[in-house]
Amino acid sequence: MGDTIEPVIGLIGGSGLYDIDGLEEREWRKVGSPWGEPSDELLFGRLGGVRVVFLPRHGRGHRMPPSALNYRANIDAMKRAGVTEILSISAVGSLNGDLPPGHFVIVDQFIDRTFARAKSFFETGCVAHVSVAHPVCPRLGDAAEEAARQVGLKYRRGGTYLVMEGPQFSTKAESELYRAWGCDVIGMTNMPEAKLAREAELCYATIAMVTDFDCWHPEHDHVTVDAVVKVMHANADRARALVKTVVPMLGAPRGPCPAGCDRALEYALVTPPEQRDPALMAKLDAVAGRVLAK
Ligand SMILES: CSC[C@H]1O[C@H](OP(=O)(O)O)[C@H](O)[C@@H]1O
Ligand SMILES: Nc1ncnc2[nH]cnc12
Repeated sequence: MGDTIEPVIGLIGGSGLYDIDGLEEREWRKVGSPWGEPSDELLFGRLGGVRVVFLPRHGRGHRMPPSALNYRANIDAMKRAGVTEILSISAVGSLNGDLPPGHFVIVDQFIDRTFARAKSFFETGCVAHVSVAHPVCPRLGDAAEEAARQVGLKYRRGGTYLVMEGPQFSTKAESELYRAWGCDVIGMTNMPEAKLAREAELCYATIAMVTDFDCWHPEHDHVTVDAVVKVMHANADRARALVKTVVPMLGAPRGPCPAGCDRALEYALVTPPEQRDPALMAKLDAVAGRVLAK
């Protein structure tokens, strides 16, 4: 069938998630990228027969802080590895009294307050502007929601994730500002990851696990790494169950993404072919090969 693809599920594991249990045919493999070094080797395998590629975002051993991650290399390596959709699993602080630690949030919006990261694959030599009005793929969100329901998690569908630069946690004034903006959760990593996944025409969604109340809550201590890690460990089994449940749901052969994530670059390129920089074109072979070949 012309447009039918066999999905390969990319999993990006955040704080506390550095491996995937129960993976069949598992193998860590280095995947090179013209954008530099990904956070680690990629773990290839199958879950319930479905092909999975896992990347620990901070590297095994949590070696790299959010600002030092090479988000472009991570997404490019995933695309080169054949990944068709990415589920990010991330630890977040809560900015919303209705979302206490232990809850999961299937995020649908982001506010990007990061400022010290390369945010696009497109540079001088090839300009492109994709839409990130809806940065999360609803099809992946539906699957994450159904899996959360089946596993019996306390979860909320929808929520805005404020992405801060870090690595320090927020001041109280910042935390209150983000609450006034209507943000629900806060973390340091999902941007530019989500924007780059869109540029690479990969469906993307985030399952955020609330680990703390940041620093705004009058009845809770300010966030510490110790508190985050404790909640992560307490919830590890639930996070694992969620992954094991959601992957098989996404594994069936499918047609094009109804939301158009896999065609994001269709009308995004501004620079005409004769003005494009050949060196940059070579680096874009994986993420933009589909449109550059036209
Ligand atoms: C260890 S607490 C702060 C750390 O945790 C989150 O990481 P991730 O999104 O990869 O789960 C947060 O963004 C910070 O990087
Ligand atoms: N309160 C918080 N702020 C930023 N990133 C986090 N990750 C987990 N909790 C966090």
